[in-house]
Amino acid sequence: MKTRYLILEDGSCYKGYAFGSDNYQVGELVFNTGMSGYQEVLSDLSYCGQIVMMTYPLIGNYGINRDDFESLNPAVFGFVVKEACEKPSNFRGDMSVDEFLKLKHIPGIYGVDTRAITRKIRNKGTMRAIMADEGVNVEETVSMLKNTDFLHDQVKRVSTQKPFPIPNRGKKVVLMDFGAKHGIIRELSKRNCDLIVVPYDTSAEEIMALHPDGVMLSNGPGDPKDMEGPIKEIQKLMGQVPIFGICLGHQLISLACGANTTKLKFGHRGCNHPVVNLASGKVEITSQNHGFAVEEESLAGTDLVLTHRALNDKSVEGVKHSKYPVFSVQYHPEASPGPEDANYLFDDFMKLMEKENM
Ligand SMILES: NC(=O)CC[C@H](N)C(=O)O
Repeated sequence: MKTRYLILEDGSCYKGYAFGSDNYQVGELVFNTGMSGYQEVLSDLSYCGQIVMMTYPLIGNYGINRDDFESLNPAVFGFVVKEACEKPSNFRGDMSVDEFLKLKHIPGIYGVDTRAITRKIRNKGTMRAIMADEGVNVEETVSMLKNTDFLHDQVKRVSTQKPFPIPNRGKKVVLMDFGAKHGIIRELSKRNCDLIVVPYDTSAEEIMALHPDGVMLSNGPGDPKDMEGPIKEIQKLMGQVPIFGICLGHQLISLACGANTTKLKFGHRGCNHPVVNLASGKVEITSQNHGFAVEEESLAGTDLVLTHRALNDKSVEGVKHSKYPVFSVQYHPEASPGPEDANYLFDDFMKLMEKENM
């Protein structure tokens, strides 16, 4: 067992053990409360630039399999767990989390008190952090962390470089890829959508030249305000074609309509976040992963109407446009991982495309 440290910008240093690679990078330390679904979390590209800490104490017991990836090349900067299972047991399991992290050059640390660190983040907010080997100069590392900015412009690292089709016989949907989860593609393909996945910086003209029935704006990493170019293109698309946005896509629609986004103290990351649908009054248990949110007060004076609200902190979870066929949610109707209560939103998108293209 090799000792490894996790150092936070507030000066705290936690001693644990090494697993995964030793490709240490400064990242924003965030926590995820999912009790399972670590493979989907590790491969969710929205975590680019972040070190993810799981609050559930045992991680890795069912290994890593070939079916549950949300991307082919994970972009997470590190993985922190209490106990890492060395010998997974599952009929689908191909390798252990340790082997997977090594393969993908992601550093991991286990044996630290993840619940104590989570309480610290809940009190003080998310922080920059880095892992290090024995003998590290903690003081120097802490001042380096304090002088390092949070990462920006992660989307260009994770978006596809070139457009590519995922053919089918149904509605033609252009998916703007800001770091799209495979779950979004799965849900649209399941509904026979003829998909064209395009890079994040594709222009509205290029998108309309593909004659889409609808445009899907994906999830993605980082601060939505980094995305000035795509926001302008979304403004041009609105009114021309039905649009559905998820997570970063929702934040971009909101910014495009003149609303504002702010950084949350410690974000929402997990599989059991209750959200109320304000039209039906029903509560959905949702999968979430976001560190920014749309400011409710900033919706006043825009064409956006609040449709969903988080029950834990009352933050904005969904909006729709009052004039155009445009709607979006902050959470993940594609689940993966998590409950599928909100899966109906993909059916709503299909109905919207049906109605608009009659
Ligand atoms: N999953 C996402 O799309 C995350 C959106 C954005 N990067 C945030 O953290 O709020």
